[in-house]
Amino acid sequence: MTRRLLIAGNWKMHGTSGALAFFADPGINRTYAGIDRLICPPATLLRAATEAASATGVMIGGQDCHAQAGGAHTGDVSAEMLADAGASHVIVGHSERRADHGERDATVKAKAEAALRAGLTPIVCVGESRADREAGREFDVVGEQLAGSWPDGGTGDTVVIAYEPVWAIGTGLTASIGDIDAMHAFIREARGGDQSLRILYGGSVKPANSGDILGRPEVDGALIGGASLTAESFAAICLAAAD
Ligand SMILES: O=C[C@H](O)COP(=O)(O)O
Repeated sequence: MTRRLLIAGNWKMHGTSGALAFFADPGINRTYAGIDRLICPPATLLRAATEAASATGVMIGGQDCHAQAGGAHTGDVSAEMLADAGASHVIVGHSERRADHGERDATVKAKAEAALRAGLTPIVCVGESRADREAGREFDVVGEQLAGSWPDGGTGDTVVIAYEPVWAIGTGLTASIGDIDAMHAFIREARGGDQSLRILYGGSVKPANSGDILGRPEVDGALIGGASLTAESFAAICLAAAD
């Protein structure tokens, strides 16, 4: 099996229509050997981003979805709606949603199952807090999140895991290479050693550190926040990771 890395950008709550200039940049309009690319813009930009990205090879994803296909859920977006707008993936269980919206593992699991039903690939986020790590509970916490959030019927070919230590998100701090190796190996083992499962690392990935992180055999890509907002830094990360 040839391993292809997934370099995914999560724009979070950043970007209005001017942000679509990202897809006209020369660094985005080229291929990178061994790399699949994904951008998850705000929901307001999804369809326009799908169109703007159509000639670039960059896939488009959502940042969250509701567990149900439709209904009286003001402000929410279903996985079917994301798929209809051109999305191929959706992030579920990001720590910012777990923190800001009180999402628990059962909800994340239901969202991931909704994504699968809609034909989307869920990117299921797991990761420990600083307090968890300082208490030596990181494997317990991530193991519990993984078991509780994994969708029924999901396989290594249809689900992506993103390991994002909460204390590394947007802080400029990254987990050490040894800690990343250990947690990714732990996650893979928990999934029965499935080599088809992509396990992304997220948390202050930048052009300067991406070569080291993405060169690790257990790291199958990255989920990138701040450094995905400009075409230059996103392209630099893709270049650092390319074969
Ligand atoms: O979804 C992306 C992660 O939260 C990482 O964000 P960051 O690269 O800004 O630390």
